[in-house]
Amino acid sequence: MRSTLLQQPSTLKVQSFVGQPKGRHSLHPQARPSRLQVVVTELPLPEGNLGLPLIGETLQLLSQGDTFGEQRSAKHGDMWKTNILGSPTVMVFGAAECRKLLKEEGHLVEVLWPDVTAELVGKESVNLLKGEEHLRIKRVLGEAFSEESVERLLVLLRECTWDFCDRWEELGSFSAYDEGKLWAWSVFGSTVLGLPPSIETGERLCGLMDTLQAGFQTAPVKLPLTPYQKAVKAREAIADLVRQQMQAISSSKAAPPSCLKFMMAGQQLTSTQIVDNMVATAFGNASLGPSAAKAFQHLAAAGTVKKRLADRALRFNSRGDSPHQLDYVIAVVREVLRITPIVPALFRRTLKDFQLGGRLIPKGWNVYIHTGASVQRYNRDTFRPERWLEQESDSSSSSASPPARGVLAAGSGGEDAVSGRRAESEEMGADSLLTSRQQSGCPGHSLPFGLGPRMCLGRHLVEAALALLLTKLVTSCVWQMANPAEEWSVFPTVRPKHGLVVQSFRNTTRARL
Ligand code: HEM
Repeated sequence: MRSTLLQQPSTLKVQSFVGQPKGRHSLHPQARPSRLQVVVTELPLPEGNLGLPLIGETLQLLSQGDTFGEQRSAKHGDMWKTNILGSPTVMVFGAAECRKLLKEEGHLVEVLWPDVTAELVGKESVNLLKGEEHLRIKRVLGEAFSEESVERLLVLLRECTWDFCDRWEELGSFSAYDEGKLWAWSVFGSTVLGLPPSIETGERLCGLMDTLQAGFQTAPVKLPLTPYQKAVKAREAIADLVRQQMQAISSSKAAPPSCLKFMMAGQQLTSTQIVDNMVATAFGNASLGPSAAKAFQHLAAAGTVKKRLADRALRFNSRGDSPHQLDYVIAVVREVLRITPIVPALFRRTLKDFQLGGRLIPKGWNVYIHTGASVQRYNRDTFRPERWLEQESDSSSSSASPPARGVLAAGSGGEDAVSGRRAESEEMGADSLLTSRQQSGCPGHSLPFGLGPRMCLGRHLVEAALALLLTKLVTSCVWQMANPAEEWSVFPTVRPKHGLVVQSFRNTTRARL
């Protein structure tokens, strides 16, 4: 199979039929086609190189790291082919092409996960499900993670964030990357699993998830003390924690609100489905911590953004302005998610031969859909939240949805939850957060949560958590960053090169209102 794919010629012939035979007995002579019209189109494969037989360009990828994609994009543009990690692969960067592929999940492409996913996440996790069953389970999960559900978790979210600001003051100096991760796991423990908010919970989940994720980067050898065996054990420990929480929720009506509790209330999932999908959400949550680190970095680097954000948030608190005043908070959240996306590419396998951007994409190839700024733009991008407001005003006369604000409004300094609802026409698989005009028009197009049937389940939780963190950091904390211009690596994972050190952190408002 692999060698057949490697032998693909540089162009393939695709037959498309123009016009159909109308049948023998047509009375009108002109309506009777004398022959089947067959147009044979020769489409070229994307530019690029499949490299050596079998290993392709894998060695170059490993040795060149971040510059592997950079060089090829400079040479071949927004779409090119390569052969890495045992498969011929097409790298796609263009906005329209990325969107098309994500929307055509199940038709042109399908999600691609390594075999170990069944053991490390769960056979019944939404990641592995396909077609109708995927949509059914995703809908059920979607209710537990909806914007309304997240609004019920705001008090917990705020509690976690305030605890961490106290902790950061005690530490004084810390790595925003490491602490962002702990904060994200503490948020996950309390809002998703219903555990008491605590830094210890964050530390425990963070350790388990680091061990579990390492299982994806190692040979699946289940011998004592191998990284894979440790990953399997970490997965079991998380599953046990979920089961304990399920037990606690079923035996106490007073259990605090959590996504797990909302999910159980629906009574539509078996215990295995719940456990597997809680592990799946833990995998998703791994992107929240690094996003928090980006929030620190870009606030530190862009003093005007920090000031404007603080001004908006404080004005809202003191005067009770309309939630529209918070558009700037939303714009900053979107910009944090846009820049240096933590999930830089989504992986798919093609289900058939098809045409994309005038090129033939053959069946059975892997496709990396680069949903964020393309790799060569990392570290050279500009953090400018205003771009979202320009998009807003550009589209204000159109039927574009108003910005997300219900959950975010409540994040302004953590005061009253404002129950403004986002008038989103969001269905499973439809665009959320941004109107299509915003998405296509945003310079350096941004799909931080993906698109289509596989779109991120945790997006409302992420928006709310980041909005709370951002507003707390600018309204009642004083701090600076050792090197706000620190660069991020992209390969093998997206992370800051030196951990993003925050210095002299002070929490000036310790009162909890
Ligand atoms: C900043 C944080 C996050 C980012 C950037 C992010 C990004 C994404 C993206 C791009 C996808 C689409 C994957 C694909 O199409 O193959 C996705 C899927 C998913 N995310 Fe997130 N995510 C984040 C946080 C979360 C959180 C907090 C949760 C849950 C609590 C979560 C749960 C999921 C799940 C379960 C899926 C799989 C959906 C499916 O296959 O249908 N994510 N996420």
